[in-house]
Amino acid sequence: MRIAVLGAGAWGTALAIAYASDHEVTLWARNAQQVADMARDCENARYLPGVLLPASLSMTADLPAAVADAELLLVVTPIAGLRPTLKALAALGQPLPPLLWACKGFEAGSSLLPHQVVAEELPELPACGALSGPSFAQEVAQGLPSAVTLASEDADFARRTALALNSTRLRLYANDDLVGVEVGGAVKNVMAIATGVADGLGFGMNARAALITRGLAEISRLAVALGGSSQTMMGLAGTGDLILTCTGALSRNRQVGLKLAEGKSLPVILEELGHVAEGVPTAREVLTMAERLEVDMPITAAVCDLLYHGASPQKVVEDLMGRAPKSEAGERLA
Ligand SMILES: NC(=O)C1=CN([C@@H]2O[C@H](COP(=O)(O)OP(=O)(O)OC[C@H]3O[C@@H](n4cnc5c(N)ncnc54)[C@H](O)[C@@H]3O)[C@@H](O)[C@H]2O)C=CC1
Ligand SMILES: O=C(CO)COP(=O)(O)O
Repeated sequence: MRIAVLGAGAWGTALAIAYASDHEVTLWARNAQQVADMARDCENARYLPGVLLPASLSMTADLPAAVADAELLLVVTPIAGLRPTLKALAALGQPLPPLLWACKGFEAGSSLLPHQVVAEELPELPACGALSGPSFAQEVAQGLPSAVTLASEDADFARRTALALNSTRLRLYANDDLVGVEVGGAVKNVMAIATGVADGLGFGMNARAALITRGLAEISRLAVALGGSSQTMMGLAGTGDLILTCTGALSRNRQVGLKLAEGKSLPVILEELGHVAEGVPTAREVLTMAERLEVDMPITAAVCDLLYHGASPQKVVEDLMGRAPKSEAGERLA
């Protein structure tokens, strides 16, 4: 298949490398200098250092050229880049092939999930869906075994495309619960920040397991309120990605939490990271949605207090632990 990967950060580059062995792949970056550097060095030194770009991978900063013959578009910008990229595609004024996105989050300001942004900007697409699940870019780029979910409301498209993209290194599972898959991918990043804070403060393994489990309960409640299935939360895009991101040292969101626990300020942390940490803008949108839908999300609220209201990590933990006792299903005990 001819695939255009749009966005050449860590994840776009890793997916382009992964698919280049079985498909004709073009990697598009908006920055022409970055493309020239990658072509010269055979490496994406800024976003995915140390991994060789295969000779079969085409690279360009020319969007019309990248899209011209493509049979599948894969948008892999951060969520903040999704709408601008879709607008640029719409401006080409030509029929487009099916499109997948791999960004994880709620759009800042609108609180929309990626599929809602896609529906607004490219309503004429023949088919579309999300790629999500536990998949650190560095590991996928090295060809280590990974499994992810390809979700679309068009179940037939999800199955056909998962079949076409499946490989022995990057296994794909089809799913028709697009909302559940997107909510899982978005909110696990907020939980990874919380877990990083708890680990950074030395709260121990019990606290980590409690955060992950109660985090999953929050994610499930929101997913169901938005029309997703709680079953999806037991899969790769739910529990799978939550465990990976909350515990894996490669997670940028977890690193944000660890650095917050060291007492660093958010601007300094983001500057040091040099990559997107989607949980930071998404936490606020998740809380907005939770309040709108009357879904109880105390860990998300705590992360927002930390990130945006100057609360200390110690105070946030005290507040979380001091809440009224509840049943595991969420009813107050008194
Ligand atoms: N890195 C990873 O392991 C994984 C990342 N993701 C998701 O993929 C998305 C992208 O993440 P990364 O590639 O890791 O981020 P990154 O921080 O490594 O790179 C971001 C890239 O997007 C580009 N970009 C930003 N705004 C853009 C725009 N308007 N148009 C075109 N390009 C734009 C930047 O120039 C940069 O190349 C995020 O939503 C992330 O949550 C999903 C799975 C794994
Ligand atoms: O989504 C990811 C792994 O599935 C990457 O997580 P981070 O953005 O926290 O690095």
